[in-house]
Amino acid sequence: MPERPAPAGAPAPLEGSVDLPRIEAAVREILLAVGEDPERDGLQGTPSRVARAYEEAFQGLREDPAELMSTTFDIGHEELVLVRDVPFYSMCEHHLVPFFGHAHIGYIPSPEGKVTGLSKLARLVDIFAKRPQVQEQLTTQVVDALVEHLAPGGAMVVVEAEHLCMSMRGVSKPGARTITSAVRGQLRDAATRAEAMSLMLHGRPH
Ligand SMILES: Nc1nc2c(ncn2[C@@H]2O[C@H](COP(=O)(O)OP(=O)(O)OP(=O)(O)O)[C@@H](O)[C@H]2O)c(=O)[nH]1
Ligand SMILES: [Zn+2]
Repeated sequence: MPERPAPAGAPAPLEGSVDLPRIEAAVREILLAVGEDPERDGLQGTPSRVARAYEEAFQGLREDPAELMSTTFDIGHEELVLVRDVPFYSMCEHHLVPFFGHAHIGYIPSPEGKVTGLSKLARLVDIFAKRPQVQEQLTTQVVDALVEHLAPGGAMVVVEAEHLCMSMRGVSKPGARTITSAVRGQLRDAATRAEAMSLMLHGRPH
């Protein structure tokens, strides 16, 4: 069987801050291009508001998962740890409109590995969500960061999301949800994976 290629991994965190004046100038251009008047009352503050909103939406580009995952505990737990229903908002890199939903993150600590705080698992989702993204890559970046920083026996991430680029434009299918999963190590075993998946999705509203 051919070897799976090594995951490309997430790019290193960017240095420096977002160029707010550059975003403001670009937003002004967009307003002009659609035929609006950027000087009219309601729009005067819009370029700077959009610049600050983008700064927030893409703050994950400047955050370091290694630093986040450096808080670890010495707990002798080698069974599944699962945080489910973590809400997230991301930006589709094809259209720069939001996609949003929930992530479920599970891992099995190993004797050689580490256990981190539960909130760090949720923060890890945000670091990768707050970037120009596609859902599949968000899913694999989170699971690969777990593997890299916690050296678990296994790890699994499931992401369920609605993409506004499919709801409010284009194919116009509001309510369609995309589910992606990525599994590593012991959680690839069919029974363990099925148990984790049923815990992740059990009782979820439709
Ligand atoms: N695989 C994947 N596709 C995505 C994601 N977000 C958006 N897309 C899709 O990216 C595709 C881009 O297709 P294009 O044909 O280049 O763009 P478009 O003309 O705007 O396409 P339509 O959305 O079909 O109108 C669309 O099919 C989107 O639904 C994602 O997270 N993962
Ligand atoms: Zn899109």
